[in-house]
Amino acid sequence: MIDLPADLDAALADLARRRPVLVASDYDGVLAPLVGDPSAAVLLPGMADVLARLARCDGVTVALVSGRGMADLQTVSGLSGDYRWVGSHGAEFDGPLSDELAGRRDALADVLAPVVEGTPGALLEIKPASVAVHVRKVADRALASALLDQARTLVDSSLTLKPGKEVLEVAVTDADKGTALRRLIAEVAPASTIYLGDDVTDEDGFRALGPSDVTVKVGDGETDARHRVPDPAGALAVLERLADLLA
Ligand SMILES: O=P(O)(O)OC[C@H]1O[C@H](O[C@H]2O[C@H](CO)[C@@H](O)[C@H](O)[C@H]2O)[C@H](O)[C@@H](O)[C@@H]1O
Repeated sequence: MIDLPADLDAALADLARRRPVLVASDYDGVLAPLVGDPSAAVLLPGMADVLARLARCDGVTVALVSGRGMADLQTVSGLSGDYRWVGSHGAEFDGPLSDELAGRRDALADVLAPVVEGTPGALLEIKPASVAVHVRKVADRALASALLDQARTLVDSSLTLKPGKEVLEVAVTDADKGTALRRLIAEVAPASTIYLGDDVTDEDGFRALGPSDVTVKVGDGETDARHRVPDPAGALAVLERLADLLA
């Protein structure tokens, strides 16, 4: 059992006293450890159980807020049940995106595919509202960096660039996790909210929350979150503590 910092433990206890509670979390790097193959990023053992426990608590809504497409998120996580699903950094809130956006995304993929194919180990991920250039498995780090630079110069400046961990995503919408969380909060009307995230795109989510909410950065890096745990095992400890407090 991981001991949480005292200030984080106190913040969780305070949060649990104020229902309704919105428990929102990013997926990759928080609920699922980062791996080389995006389609192999499965939940940390224990995560499915704790998310189900939280979702069963009175006055608790659990939301999964991911950069992944919603259908991909549901498949890779293996989760089903009473969760709110937000995919594509918030662009997929109520269901699939329009065909017009898919056409723009396909045109973008056509531009990026040749340079990605020319870089050994690189991967082009086609998502509902974006295309992601992955370089985690590019052994030559100079080549990885050059590919990301080249991708930036190739794409239309009206598109939204979302740099992340060993990835550059180019999106055909300007959705972000901050807007997505504000929309969730407007719908769920929680008295308190917690958000856990690990990457640059989660900073919009942290900044969207108020001073009495709880924000938890998972891993290293600059952050506007008020609390930090080192890894997904730390995120699991946070969620388990919260589930105990809310049960
Ligand atoms: O918002 P998230 O749920 O954290 O999704 C962000 C991106 O996650 C995935 O990429 C990241 O995880 C991969 C699997 O561990 C890893 O190989 C990659 O380097 C990471 O950047 C996913 O593939 C992207 O579509 C998401 O946008």
